[in-house]
Amino acid sequence: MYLPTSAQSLIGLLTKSIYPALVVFVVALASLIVLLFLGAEDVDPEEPPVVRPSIPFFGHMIGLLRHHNNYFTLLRERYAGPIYTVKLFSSRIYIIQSPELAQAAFRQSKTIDFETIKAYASCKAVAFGQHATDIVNFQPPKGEGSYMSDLHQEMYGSLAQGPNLLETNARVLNYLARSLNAIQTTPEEYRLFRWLRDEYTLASAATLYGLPNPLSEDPSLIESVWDFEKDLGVLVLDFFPRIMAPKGYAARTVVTPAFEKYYDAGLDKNANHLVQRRAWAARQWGLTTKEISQAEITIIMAAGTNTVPNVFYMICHIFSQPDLVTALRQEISKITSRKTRDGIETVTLNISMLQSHCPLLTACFNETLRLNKTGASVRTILEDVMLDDRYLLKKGAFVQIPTGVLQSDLDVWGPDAKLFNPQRFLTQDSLRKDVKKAQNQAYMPFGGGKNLCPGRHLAFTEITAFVAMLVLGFELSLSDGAKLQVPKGEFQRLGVASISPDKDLDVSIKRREEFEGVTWEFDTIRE
Ligand code: HEM
Repeated sequence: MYLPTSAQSLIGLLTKSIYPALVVFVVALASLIVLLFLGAEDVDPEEPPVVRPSIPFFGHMIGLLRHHNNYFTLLRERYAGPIYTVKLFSSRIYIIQSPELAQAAFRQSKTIDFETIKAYASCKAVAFGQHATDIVNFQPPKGEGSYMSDLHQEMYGSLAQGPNLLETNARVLNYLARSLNAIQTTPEEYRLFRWLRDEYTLASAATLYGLPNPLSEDPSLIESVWDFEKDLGVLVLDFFPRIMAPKGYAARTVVTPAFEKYYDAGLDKNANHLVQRRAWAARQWGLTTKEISQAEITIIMAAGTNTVPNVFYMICHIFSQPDLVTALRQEISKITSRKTRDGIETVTLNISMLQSHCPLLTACFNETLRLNKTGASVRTILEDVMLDDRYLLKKGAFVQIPTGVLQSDLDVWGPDAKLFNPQRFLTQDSLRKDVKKAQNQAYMPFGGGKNLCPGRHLAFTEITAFVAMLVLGFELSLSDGAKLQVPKGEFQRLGVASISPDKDLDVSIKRREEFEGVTWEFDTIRE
């Protein structure tokens, strides 16, 4: 471009005089950006060390958006220390990689808190309006109750070991036994994950809400519950949910009115203790029927979307190893009895003996959950706190305990950490004391501390009892006759708990000949 000489000299003059100032300005701006985005300047020396992203400024954000939960596994490869800090713009997240520190964080639940996130996420997930949001977020004066504390108490009480849980176990297992009794000696084809998903979701709905319930009346709502779980993370962000999470959004809009109809018809009189007490707590604090109905999708989701992937993988791992099937059949046959009653031959599986008499089956359950690695426990820091008297965690920061990282850590589980080896849970007593302790602390499929999953006993029973019956009484193989290979897990999005397979399996299931014509049942309620 041509410029007159006077203009050129003016630019030259300005450049010369401006240049030093410009350099200072650029450096200052760059530093400001570094400080703003990395915020390294405000990291106290007592806080966990900062792990910087490989791409400056935005690297962690890009990593999280790209890899979701797997990003923590990638960071573990770069930094092996017990805990580190990730700076995301002005926020900080402490990532815990040491089993000991993870348990310490669970113990310090008063300051390393789940309730704040839970309340926020619950309101956003189900699109509560202001009225319900105020009730959920109500912070009582010290010593007084709140909706959330009553809800916590009722849910944990209903699912704790005792008569209410026995009743719930009995209900769910009766429904699941029906699914297995429907299978005949001639082979039938199933899409395994889809079959388990439908049977378990319907069984959970019938157990929780009685019959009829919205899902038994309209089984298309099964798909809605699973769509909701897949979109949960985006729904919680509440950023144009109709566009960003169309399936999850649509799921809410069909499931809520179905539950409103259920409550309006008084059908909740058939519900189990858990659902009745949840509704009781909600009404005590002024939630309306519509608001109670809005929240029900989260309970059906919690009951099914963790259980189904784990039962699927447990079945795949077992049936891909014929020797394991043989060993399990020997073990399980010891807790079954065969009788003829009123001309009907019945095989009964005694569920109260599952844990005590079936160590190999229990080990398969534990190993499945170890490998399936639920997402991560997330907490917020309410006050500056020293974690385990060692690391300063600052108020307002987040803590992530990435279950997958801890449950597959080679240092904790040994060189075969990525393989399915149920024996590891049977031989733990022969390990060095510190190794055994580290494994116990690193194993956290149900989270921990005050928020340890209340459904864990129910999950154990409904998964192991069903698998026990399937293994003992049935043959399962791939429809095309190929050897059963355990499918890879799908990409694990942030917010999704247990991992589903990346593709379904077409299997053929038939009764073993010696069980032709028998009726299967579980020996359930026992006090
Ligand atoms: C294999 C099956 C299951 C797995 C792996 C699992 C895992 C988990 C995990 C990791 C948490 C979060 C704990 C934390 O952040 O520390 C949780 C919470 C929860 N789970 Fe489960 N869960 C399973 C089955 C169930 C079942 C059958 C129910 C029954 C309704 C259930 C109900 C809940 C509820 C209500 C919470 C929230 C607890 C709270 O309010 O703090 N879960 N679960």
